[in-house]
Amino acid sequence: MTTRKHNALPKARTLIEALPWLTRHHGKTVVIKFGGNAMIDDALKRAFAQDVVFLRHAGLRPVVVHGGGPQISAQLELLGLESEFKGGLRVTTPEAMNVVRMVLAGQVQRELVGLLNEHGPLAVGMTGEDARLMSATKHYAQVDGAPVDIGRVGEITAIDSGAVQALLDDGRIPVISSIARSSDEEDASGVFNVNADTAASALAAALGAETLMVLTDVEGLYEDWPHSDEVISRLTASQLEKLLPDLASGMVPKMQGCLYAVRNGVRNARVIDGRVQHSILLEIFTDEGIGTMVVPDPEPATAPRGGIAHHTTQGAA
Ligand SMILES: Nc1ncnc2c1ncn2[C@@H]1O[C@H](COP(=O)(O)OP(=O)(O)O)[C@@H](O)[C@H]1O
Ligand SMILES: CC(=O)N[C@@H](CCC(=O)OP(=O)(O)O)C(=O)O
Repeated sequence: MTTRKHNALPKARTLIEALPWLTRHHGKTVVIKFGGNAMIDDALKRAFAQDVVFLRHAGLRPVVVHGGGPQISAQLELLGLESEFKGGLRVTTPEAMNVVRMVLAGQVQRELVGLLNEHGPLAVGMTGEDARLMSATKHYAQVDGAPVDIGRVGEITAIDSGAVQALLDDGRIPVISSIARSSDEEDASGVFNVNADTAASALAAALGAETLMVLTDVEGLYEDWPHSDEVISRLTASQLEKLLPDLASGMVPKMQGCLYAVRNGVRNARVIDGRVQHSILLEIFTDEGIGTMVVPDPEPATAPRGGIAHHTTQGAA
C-alpha cells in the first residue's frame, strides 16, 4: 500500500491567482527583450525559455528580441578590437558590423532558439533583414547636443511585421536579432546595427502588442541611480519624459523605447530583473508584479492624482 500526504493548497492558490491574468492576456502579443546582461548563466537562460514557452501554451503570442552587447564586446576583444560607446550606442566600424552580425545572429540567437526548441518545434530565428522586417538609415549619436558619426548604427525607418505575424498565427515563437537592412538606395546591400531595446520597442508598436517587457540586470528603473535603492514601480509616459534627460548609459535606449512603445499603442512597457529566475511569469501572472511599469498618459477625465509610485528594494549601489 502507498500513502500520500496532500499539501496541494498553496500550489492550487498560485494557479488560481493566475486565472484573472490568464483571462486578461489570452491572445495578446507580448514582445520580450532579453538583454545580453541578463543572460548571466545557463540556468537563467533555461528558465527564460521555459517562461516564454509557458506564455505560448497559456495562449499568449510571445515574440523574443534579444540583445548581446557583452557577448559582442567579448568577441571584439578576442579579435583585438576595442568597444567604444557614444550616447549608449556602439561605435560600429564596417569590421565591427561583421562581428555584431555574427555574434547576434550566429551565436546568441541560435542558442536561444535551441533552448526554446527543447520544448517542441516552436522557435524560429530571424534577423531584421529577413522578409524586410526592419529597414534603417544611418543614425548619428547626439553628444553634447551635436550629431556624431558612429558608423554603421541604424535608425529604423520601417517595419514590415508580416512574417512575424504569420509565424505567430502558426503558433511559432519568433526570435529576432536587431540587425536591419539599409533603406538607402545608394547603400542597397548595406546592413545596420540597431540597439536591441530600440528594435524591440519599434516591433512592439508595429505589432500592436499589449506589452513590451525588457529583461535586464537591474531591478527596474532606479529613481536616483546609482545612489538610491528606490525602484520606480509605475510611471506615466509624461512622467518618464521628464526623467529621460537625467538617465545614463544602457537605461537611455531602454526607457526611450518604453516611451515610444506606450505612445504608439502598446498598453504597457515594463523593465524587469532578468537575474530573477522566472521573472516573466511573476510579472505577468501574479498580483505583485516586479520592476518598473510605464503606462500611457491617462485620458484627462480619468487622470489620477498623485505622483510616481515607488517600491524600495535591496541591492542598488
Ligand atoms: N536609473 C537607472 N536605473 C537602473 N539602471 C540604470 C539607470 N541608469 C543607468 N543604469 C544602467 O543601465 C544598465 C542596463 O542597461 P544595459 O547595460 O544596456 O543592459 P542590457 O544588456 O540588459 O540591455 C544597468 O545595469 C545600470 O548600470
Ligand atoms: C547600436 C548598438 O549599440 N547595438 C547593440 C546591439 C546589441 C544590444 O543592444 O544588446 P544589449 O541589449 O545586450 O545591450 C550593440 O552593438 O551592443
